[in-house]
Amino acid sequence: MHTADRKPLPLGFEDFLQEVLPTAEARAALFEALEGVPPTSVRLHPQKGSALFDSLPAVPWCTWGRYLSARPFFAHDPFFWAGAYYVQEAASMFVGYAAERVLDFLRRQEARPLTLLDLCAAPGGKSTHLASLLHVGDKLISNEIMPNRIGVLIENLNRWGSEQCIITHDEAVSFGAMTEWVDLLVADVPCSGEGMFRKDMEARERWTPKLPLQCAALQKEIIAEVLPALRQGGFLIYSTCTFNKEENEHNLHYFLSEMDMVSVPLQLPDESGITVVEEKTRSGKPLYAYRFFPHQTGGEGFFLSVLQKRGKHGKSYKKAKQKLWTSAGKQHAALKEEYLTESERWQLWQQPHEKDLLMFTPIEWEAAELDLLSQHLNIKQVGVPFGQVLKGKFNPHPYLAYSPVLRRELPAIEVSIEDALQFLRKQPMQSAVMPANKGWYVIRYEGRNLGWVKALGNRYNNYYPNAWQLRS
Ligand SMILES: C[S@@+](CC[C@H](N)C(=O)[O-])C[C@H]1O[C@@H](n2cnc3c(N)ncnc32)[C@H](O)[C@@H]1O
Repeated sequence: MHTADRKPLPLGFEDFLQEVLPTAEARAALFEALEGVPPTSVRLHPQKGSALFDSLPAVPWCTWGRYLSARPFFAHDPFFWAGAYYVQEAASMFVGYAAERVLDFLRRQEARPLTLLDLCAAPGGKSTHLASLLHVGDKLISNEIMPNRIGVLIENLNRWGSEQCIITHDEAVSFGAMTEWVDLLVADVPCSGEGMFRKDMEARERWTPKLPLQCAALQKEIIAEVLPALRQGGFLIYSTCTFNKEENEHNLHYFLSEMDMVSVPLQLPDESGITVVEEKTRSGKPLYAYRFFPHQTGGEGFFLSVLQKRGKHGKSYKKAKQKLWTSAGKQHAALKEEYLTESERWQLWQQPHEKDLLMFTPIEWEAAELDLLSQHLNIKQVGVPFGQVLKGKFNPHPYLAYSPVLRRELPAIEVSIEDALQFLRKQPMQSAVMPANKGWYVIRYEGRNLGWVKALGNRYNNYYPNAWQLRS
């Protein structure tokens, strides 16, 4: 960023900061860091990202996190478009660190698939991370309320290839209307964004001294509305990317005293530079939280705390009024076998309002549960779109190409970087040799799938999604 494009820190910000950084030296160190260059970091896909950025330093709290030495032009890297990594600010990867520990704990308590809800999910940083932590049969509900942000969430989750994900577009209250069904709730709530002041000048311009209080009120409302959805004994990971106490400690005090919750400490990685917050509520309950300052940790400003729900909301479970979800497994067993590895782990479904579109999910998922979720929630996608059988012929869905469980043995064309970018631009590929045999081929760059083409003999059709077309 040019110096001329930088904006001054907003007036009144330092007053809020005094509560969390009481000494002038500490605040000066933070202000200096906020005028510096933000580190660039990526998080690798566990399968598709293997062997990428191997020699680069790891993010201390994320096995898959890497710091890059400079910010590349990601748009010209086919691995980026293949979902081999996600460009994510390093401190945010701490959500995955906390989630991994909570999930381990829950799995030791009960051997059953778990349900995760990422309530404020767009553009998908935390959801793609959570998707990498799922075990057999687990379910991640990834939700975004804003109409202008739901599209990017759908795109990012599909590039990542998340077979165990349900994407919804709803308000917190719709989730809370069904009680006691979520094991881990991640609320990466909308906030005043002070932690982004180094890299996002708009965050500096948006901030006013009233904003932290307004955000704190909204955050309380969101948590109160969604909390009935969390099971008794389930966990809430609450996070913000802001420093002030209003949206962080003060809200936690409120949750601990007004909602039947307890705070849970985390063991930290060595020499991480993370600031530990330890306080007591008025009634003597301990409160633990973790704050990331850009002058002390490799990342932007961030705050996180883990709470466990002790209380119980009455069960609201009822059978769904309508049967919407129908398994399509039997009639399409051969297709499933042809396209998916470990095909016995997956089941095909007919999309309720588009019967010829097939989706696939883990085999453990039940129609009755999908029916109930469909009744209460505005569902955008369940599992991975698989494809359509039209006039007896199967057309794979464009998103299927990104699934790590798509069979590697399917016909594929390995392309050069130039052709990979041409494919992503939906422009003619220069040197790729189209096979003589007609049919569907995966376009692959250095082993990573980019999408489908249909070879027609002397030409081919490019099935890369129009909406994703690379414009640069
Ligand atoms: C900090 S961002 C989430 C970032 C995301 N978790 C990620 O890692 O990519 C907060 C999100 O909350 C959404 N949001 C705004 N108002 C909300 C509300 N009232 N209830 C739920 N979510 C809301 C915003 O649209 C935004 O996508």
